[in-house]
Amino acid sequence: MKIINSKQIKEWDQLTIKHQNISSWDLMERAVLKLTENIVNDIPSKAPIIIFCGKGNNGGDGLGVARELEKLGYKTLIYILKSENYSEDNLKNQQLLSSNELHFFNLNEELQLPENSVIIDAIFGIGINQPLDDDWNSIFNQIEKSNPTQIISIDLPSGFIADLPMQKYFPCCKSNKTYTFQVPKLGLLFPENQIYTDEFILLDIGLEQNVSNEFETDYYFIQKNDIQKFLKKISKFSHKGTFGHTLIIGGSLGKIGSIVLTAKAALKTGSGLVTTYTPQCGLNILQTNLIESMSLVDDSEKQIEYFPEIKIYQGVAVGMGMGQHPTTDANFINWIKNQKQPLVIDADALNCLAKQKDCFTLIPQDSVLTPHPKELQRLIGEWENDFEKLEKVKKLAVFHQLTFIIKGFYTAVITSDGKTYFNSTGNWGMATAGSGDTLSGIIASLIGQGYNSSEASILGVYLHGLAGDFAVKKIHPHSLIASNISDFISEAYFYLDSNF
Ligand SMILES: NC(=O)C1=CN([C@@H]2O[C@H](COP(=O)(O)OP(=O)(O)OC[C@H]3O[C@@H](n4cnc5c(N)ncnc54)[C@H](OP(=O)(O)O)[C@@H]3O)[C@@H](O)[C@H]2O)[C@H](O)CC1
Ligand SMILES: [K+]
Repeated sequence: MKIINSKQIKEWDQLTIKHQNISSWDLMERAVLKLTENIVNDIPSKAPIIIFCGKGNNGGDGLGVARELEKLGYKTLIYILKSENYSEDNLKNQQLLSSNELHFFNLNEELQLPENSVIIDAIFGIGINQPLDDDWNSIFNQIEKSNPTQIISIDLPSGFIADLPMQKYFPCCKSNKTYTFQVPKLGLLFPENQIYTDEFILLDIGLEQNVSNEFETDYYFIQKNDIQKFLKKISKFSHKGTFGHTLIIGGSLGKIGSIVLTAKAALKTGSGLVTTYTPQCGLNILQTNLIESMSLVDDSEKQIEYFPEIKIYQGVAVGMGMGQHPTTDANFINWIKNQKQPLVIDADALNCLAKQKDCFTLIPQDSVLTPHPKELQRLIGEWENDFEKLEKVKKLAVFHQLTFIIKGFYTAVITSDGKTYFNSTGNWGMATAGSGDTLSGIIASLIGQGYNSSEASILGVYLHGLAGDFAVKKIHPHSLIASNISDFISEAYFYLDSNF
């Protein structure tokens, strides 16, 4: 699914109206019905409901929801911004409510807000492209101080600018949940913006799919149907050679577990063969814990000192648990600069590269880098905000023909053609030791199975998150450990095979 900007969404609105031969009112009514259908499930039956409405169409949505909730027997208190220029559909919605239900407010007003209410925030949506005036803080503070049980935003938390970096001092209504229409808004996917809404839920309001080609973008939100489009069909004549031979290089004394996790993930993802390359201390652990894998060992007991020949392997991951012994570091650099085939580069291999000047020139083209935030910072330096971080990484990805995976709640895959794919699967339980090792194993396995680096990264990140989502149906997120993720990769594949 494409992620487009606010201006493009407005154009999409207009094209939908034209192509589907409907009015803007009809479109708003669709939005209102979808919102109401969802919001009723959020509201405890007796909770007071306060709906804050602005003067544009976001306010129109809020007024429409108020009308629908009243039809269902809910009592609502409606506050609407006093204005001279309401949008047409906003006014029409006002007229459908009896005038004594509407409380018009000014920004400097003290409002009478009941405590413990559910607040629906429909003041601003995608219609703002610059920060709200500071005067708005008074209204947002009053909302917060009224101790609401929850705040539900329509389309965006009011004051949130979807396509530009938010600054902490911009006035904004912070909400628990945002129902956003049709497509995620870019800013909602950035970790630094999590303070504005705990979660967003997509509502499909039937914007015309046939015109979506018109909108150019470098950003995508990856869901099941996107993945299904490029999943390889398996031939009945397949044999273990078809599914590739994956090599996992890493481990050091006390950190062999990371290689067990990576290798297990590669096997569970479908590699025909998996071989590990560790220091000698890894041999017994691997042969005992993962009998399906084969082990090669370095001459050294505690850390890798010589790096292997990799030509016979179709997928290679390097760096997990590798440590940063000076000999390992030096030999890794000598080794990597002579490699030609794509690698999945993780953990200490990234830390080692970060110590080199112009480190990206040492990495074979089409490699995949999987840094967590600290590793990324070591590689690319500081960034002002998540927009800048993405831009920096994008430039490096294109210039050096690499794929970067920026891990986070919505993990982003930045490919060598400058596109960014945000992942939609995963949960907080997956923020656990070894989760990243598992991801590297999945991606190396997929490269081994013949996916290119971008496909393997997008699919790998999605599968990893999906396996985690299946895992937390059986295991509490607190108790989820990395090896559980691999145990549920099979469920993730079953889900992708299915058509529901
Ligand atoms: N396709 C869809 O997604 C649909 C969306 N719908 C809803 O409509 C809103 C967008 O409505 P719009 O009227 O364009 O915009 P807003 O309601 O968000 O806000 C517009 C008003 O805000 C004023 N404004 C703009 N910038 C500022 C600012 N910095 N400070 C204060 N006020 C600002 C603006 O006033 P002007 O006088 O400046 O014009 C507008 O009055 C979308 O988010 C959805 O909720 C449809 O319901 C269905 C289809
Ligand atoms: K809103």
